Amino acid sequence: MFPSINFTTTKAFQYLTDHFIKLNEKSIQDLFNEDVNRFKKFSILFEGILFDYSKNRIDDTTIALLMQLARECKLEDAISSMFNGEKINQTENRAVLHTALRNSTDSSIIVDGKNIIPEIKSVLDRMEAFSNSIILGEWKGFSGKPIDTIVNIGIGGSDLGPVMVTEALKHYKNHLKLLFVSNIDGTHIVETLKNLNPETTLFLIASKTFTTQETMTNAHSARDWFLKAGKKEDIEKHFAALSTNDEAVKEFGINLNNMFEFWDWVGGRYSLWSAIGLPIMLSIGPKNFKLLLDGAHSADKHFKNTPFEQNIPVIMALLGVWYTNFYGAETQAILPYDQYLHRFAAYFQQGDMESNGKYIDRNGNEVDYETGPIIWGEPGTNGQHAFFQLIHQGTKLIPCDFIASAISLNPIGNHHEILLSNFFAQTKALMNGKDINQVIDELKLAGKSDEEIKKIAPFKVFLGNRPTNSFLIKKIDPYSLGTIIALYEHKIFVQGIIWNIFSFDQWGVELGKELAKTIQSDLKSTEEITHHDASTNGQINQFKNWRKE
Ligand SMILES: O=P(O)(O)OC[C@H]1O[C@H](O)[C@H](O)[C@@H](O)[C@@H]1O
Repeated sequence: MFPSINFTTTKAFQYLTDHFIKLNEKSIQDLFNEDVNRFKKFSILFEGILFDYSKNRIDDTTIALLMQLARECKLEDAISSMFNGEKINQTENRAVLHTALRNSTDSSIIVDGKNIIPEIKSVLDRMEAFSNSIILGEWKGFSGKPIDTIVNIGIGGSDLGPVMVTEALKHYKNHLKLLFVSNIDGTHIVETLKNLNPETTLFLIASKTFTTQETMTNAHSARDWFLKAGKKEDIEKHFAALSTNDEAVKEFGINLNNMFEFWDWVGGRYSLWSAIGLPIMLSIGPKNFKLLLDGAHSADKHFKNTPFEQNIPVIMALLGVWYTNFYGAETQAILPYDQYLHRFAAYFQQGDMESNGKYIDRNGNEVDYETGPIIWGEPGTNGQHAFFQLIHQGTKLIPCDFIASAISLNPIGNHHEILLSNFFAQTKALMNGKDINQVIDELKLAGKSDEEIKKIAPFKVFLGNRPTNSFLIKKIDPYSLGTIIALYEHKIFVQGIIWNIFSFDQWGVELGKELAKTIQSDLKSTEEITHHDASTNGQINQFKNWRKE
């Protein structure tokens, strides 16, 4: 196991602190002017993905010191520990092996004395046979009709991954209608089930634990809905489970032949590669699903085997550390200029924030530095007309990732050229800005008087020097999507190592869940509630009063 190191005590951190002050005398634009090779130096072409990180506040020294920081934090050892199946998720005593799920080679990975590769392959084979029989219409519902609608019931990692990927790969989808229910709000399931035919609907109950309150409540409501048309013995034709908990699956009444299992070494927010990916496989077919896995595996190999200086996730992660811990950036925006990727930022909101939203280090002590950033974002160009104002002229530093594809899957008119010219324009504008002289010249050209110019000019100045990464993907397909997702996953891992926190647990979501259970009984009682704080009591009592009327 790799050691626990406070990165702020490393030599590299001290050097970076001095370097930070010096570097700040220059803008990104200055750095481009100084170095004709900057783009070549600070960009990587990996298969069908161009990663350009040259528009960042970095120079050769920054990169060298950041790499030294990673080495002093023993990142190399940490990477080996993860891939080898050591129990690096120490607070849950689990290995972290989502990478094994996409490893189709004949290597063996041992967990608790057992090679896990054959199990992975066997579940994948069962998923494939099941998906094919549904897609080909061989699997029949209780009245003998083929399935035409899939409803996935899950939440968090058992929802966001499949939602994001099936949206991203909609272009490759087959005839099956795919719906997702996650929210406990009854509206979600009621609206989803409206107009569905129970004879041709298949429910996938997706839950690693099979105890999650929202998912189990929705699953019971789905079963009640189904039983209005079908009989109990028909359930096996219409319900399948994706889970690690076979006891609970059995108890719910799902035939274990319809259970697709995964294992505790698959984190919820890293589970789309496991049986949780069944809705993806149903939507795009087994062949495409395997390409998704292959794309991710290729990113895994890149991450594991490439020197840090050329290693995309390592660079992404260290740039994030640079902005978080030296510039005080609190958020990071992910901005896909691709409608298919419209849930990409939402997906990594869980991936990143649930992984690195921690304030206790690996020794159990409170950290005295910042950890995981707030992740947010929406697709471009929509964002440009909504929140980009603040990125360009606000007081906060927001490092942004821009993502786009070169080849459109829906070439119509000149849409794609317009989209991509906006993509290229934004990172250029964020870097260069517009200085006061340019503004004055423009206003003069527009025939404004000196007085008018004096009044309006300051508002039109853009300071620039806003950092961005760009990912230009040749084409969005299952393989390239798998690759880009895995690159982001590994970025999160690297940052967790540098910040010396446990990235694979999520204790922070428990407190609210526990309290909700006690409050649920308060809502049932007819008594006035007085045992909480005044605010919580006040809200609960008002809620109950309104419902009495
Ligand atoms: O798959 P499940 O066991 O139902 O868990 C679903 C989700 O709920 C939890 O609250 C965790 O915060 C998530 O990491 C998890 O993905």
